[in-house]
Amino acid sequence: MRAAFLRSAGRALRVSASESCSCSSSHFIHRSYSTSGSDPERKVAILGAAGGIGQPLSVLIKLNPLVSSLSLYDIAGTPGVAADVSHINTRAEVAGYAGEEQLGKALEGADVVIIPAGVPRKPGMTRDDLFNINAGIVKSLCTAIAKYCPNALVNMISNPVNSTVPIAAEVFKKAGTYDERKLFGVTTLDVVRAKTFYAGKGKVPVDGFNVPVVGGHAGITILPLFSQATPTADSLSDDDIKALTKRTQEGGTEVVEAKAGKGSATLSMAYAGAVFADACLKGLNGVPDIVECTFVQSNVTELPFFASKVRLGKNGVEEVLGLGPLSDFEKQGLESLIPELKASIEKGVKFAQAN
Ligand SMILES: NC(=O)C1=CN([C@@H]2O[C@H](COP(=O)(O)OP(=O)(O)OC[C@H]3O[C@@H](n4cnc5c(N)ncnc54)[C@H](O)[C@@H]3O)[C@@H](O)[C@H]2O)C=CC1
Ligand SMILES: O=C([O-])CC(=O)C(=O)O
Repeated sequence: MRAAFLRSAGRALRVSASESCSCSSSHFIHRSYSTSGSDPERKVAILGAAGGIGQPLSVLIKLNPLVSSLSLYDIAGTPGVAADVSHINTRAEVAGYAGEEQLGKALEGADVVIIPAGVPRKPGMTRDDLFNINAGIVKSLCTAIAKYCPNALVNMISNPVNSTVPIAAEVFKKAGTYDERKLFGVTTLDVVRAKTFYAGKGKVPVDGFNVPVVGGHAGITILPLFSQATPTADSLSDDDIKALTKRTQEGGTEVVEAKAGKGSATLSMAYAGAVFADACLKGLNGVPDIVECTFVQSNVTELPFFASKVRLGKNGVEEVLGLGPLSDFEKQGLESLIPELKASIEKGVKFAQAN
């Protein structure tokens, strides 16, 4: 790996330019099932499993041959979801848990906990408008994770991710269980969108196409690095790249508006969440060179959390990779996103420290 330092807006950024990124290219659903028993036992818990994301995500995780136990938790509705999903003829044993008194059982022994619990946006709202409700939900769920499965990898989907991840980190620090290698903000949907939009516009095959998306998960904090796209679509102009960047940044809003009050992305998010969880499981199982973009504790910029390419391993984050060479447009985007992302991180930390 080549490491260098890039000066951008007066900041030193660590760069790993030659690192290849699988960035959610793992189509585990297309893989034939291994029921030989050679894969280790792995328990995945989904918190918010009866929701718009939770239900399709439960199906996709049930289809993953790396999962031996699937624990579905919500405040209500999980017995029905669990009974339904449990009829799918794959390896994972399914159990449903409802209500706070069953949360401990749902979490005990979990290797990976996925959190899509909380309220989604309606048209006209920002992700930050969800803070007041979702911050408390995330805080209470993370308090239980610290108690019942402190070693689990936590995949945070609940918005605003730019704040809920710092909240989780503070809760774990207070409980004495924080391990920065095990906490992830799920930004895979940004990568999924960037791939789809670029490949469509540039007329390159979407299968096998890669592009990193860095920063955070809200508006301009989402920064696709199309200059690092592979393969490159030569037909795309600078204006096309600007338009694709904006569309990726506003992909969530595009869905919120299309759903017209009935919530935000659920199906594409379930897919993205399943891809990211699969990468975490592969890392835990020792599969080499698993690299995904995700929002983690980071030294890549001056901010304490930042999304970039991350190599996953047996203990979660093995290595946070740098940004690589940026175009002038991307350097500007990076500079612009820092104040907003900083404020969202600080808001999360402040909330967790005060409550
Ligand atoms: N990271 C990302 O890229 C994305 C994040 N999201 C976020 O995911 C979250 C969930 O979205 P949807 O599934 O569409 O919402 P939803 O309202 O359909 O489902 C949320 C579920 O969480 C449950 N819940 C609420 N409080 C809970 C608690 N204390 N414990 C356990 N479960 C609880 C609800 O009962 C409900 O079943 C939202 O915050 C949304 O903004 C959505 C799309 C993409
Ligand atoms: O836009 C939202 O509120 C949900 C979300 O995070 C996304 O779809 O990227």
